[in-house]
Amino acid sequence: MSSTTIDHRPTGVLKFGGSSFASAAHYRDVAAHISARVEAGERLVVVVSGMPGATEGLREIARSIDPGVSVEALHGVLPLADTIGAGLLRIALRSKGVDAVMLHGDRTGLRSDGTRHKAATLTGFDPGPLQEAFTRAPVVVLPGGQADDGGGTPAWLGKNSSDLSATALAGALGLKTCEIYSDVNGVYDADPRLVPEARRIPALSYEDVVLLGRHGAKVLHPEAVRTAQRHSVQIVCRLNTGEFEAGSVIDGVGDGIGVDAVIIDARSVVAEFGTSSEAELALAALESAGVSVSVPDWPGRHLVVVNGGFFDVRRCLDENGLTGEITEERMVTEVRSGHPVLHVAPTEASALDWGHRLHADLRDRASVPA
Ligand SMILES: Nc1ncnc2c1ncn2[C@@H]1O[C@H](COP(=O)(O)OP(=O)(O)O)[C@@H](O)[C@H]1O
Ligand SMILES: N[C@@H](CC(=O)OP(=O)(O)O)C(=O)O
Repeated sequence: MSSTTIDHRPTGVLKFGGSSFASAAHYRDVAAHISARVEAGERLVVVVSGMPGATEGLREIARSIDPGVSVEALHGVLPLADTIGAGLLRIALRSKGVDAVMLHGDRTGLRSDGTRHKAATLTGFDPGPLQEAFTRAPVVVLPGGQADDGGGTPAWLGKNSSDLSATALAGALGLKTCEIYSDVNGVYDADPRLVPEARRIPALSYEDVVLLGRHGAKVLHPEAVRTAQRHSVQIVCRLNTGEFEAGSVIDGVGDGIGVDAVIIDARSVVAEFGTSSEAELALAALESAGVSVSVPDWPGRHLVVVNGGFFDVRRCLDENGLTGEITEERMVTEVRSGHPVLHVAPTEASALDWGHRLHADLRDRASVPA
């Protein structure tokens, strides 16, 4: 995608994750923050996710109607959560007296290849819709995670892809930063919901954050980070409430240094195969489905792990004629100076214990002077 200058040039791209919209009060707080920025003279693109659990709620309903529902059919349903979210934020903005235009998923200017058997891939950007919208209002709200499929219908960019919409738009608009708002003000050295002792990492490289995401840290969408990297867009993580304080910053500055962190991937799916050749076939099938996969080294076992969850591994294996067994195991990844060390814990509970121990070790190492 090339950078594009448009009239009434936007001054910022702000993405609010689903955790920003847990209640009506949250919508009002976010609208107040945007209102203050507009009063200060800014013109903002606001990328919106659905309310917490909304996307997964839709998936559950679809599955209760048809347990074998196809990914293609889900493309028509899951993005609606974010579309509703954008509409609700626009209502909150209007109630604060802020003029805002809403663009639907096929009118954001983001173009995709229209793939529907897995997440669609972004292919380009048309500045027209945003350009026109900014002639009418200083704020444009749009749903994350979707792009025109080439035929005037939104295609889904996959789970957690609102981040991707935001960094892609910031890059295409030639902005230097992209603000990502969530219930944590940054990237921590472990999930702070699971490890209360986790510490925020003030500055990270794109490589660090891609690595964390690929091993199951649900913090930023890896392709969103790659897209920011391609456009040299700095990602600024901000809290989605209170003073909306800024936290971690992600850019190319720290490349090559490498973080220390622990990832407890409670949603990981560990599949075991009878032979190494079957495991290799599974790896290829899962990779072509577009999910993050890792291969732990365990002598005598043939394991393939899908990180991050939200993917029907059994179905993918069945469709490819593979008979692997899905185990109860979970993945814990220790990242040391940017290098992942993979551990497979017997259960989710033991993964949590193991993750806490690894994080305590990490803290001990950090407190010992070099
Ligand atoms: N290393 C990490 N640093 C920060 N947050 C993390 C990390 N790993 C996992 N998370 C989780 O990511 C959550 C934010 O992502 P998410 O729930 O998708 O929020 P949003 O809906 O705002 O996008 C945090 O609440 C936290 O539990
Ligand atoms: N509908 C998307 C939106 C998204 O990216 O969510 P969040 O920004 O809350 O992670 C999803 O749940 O996949």
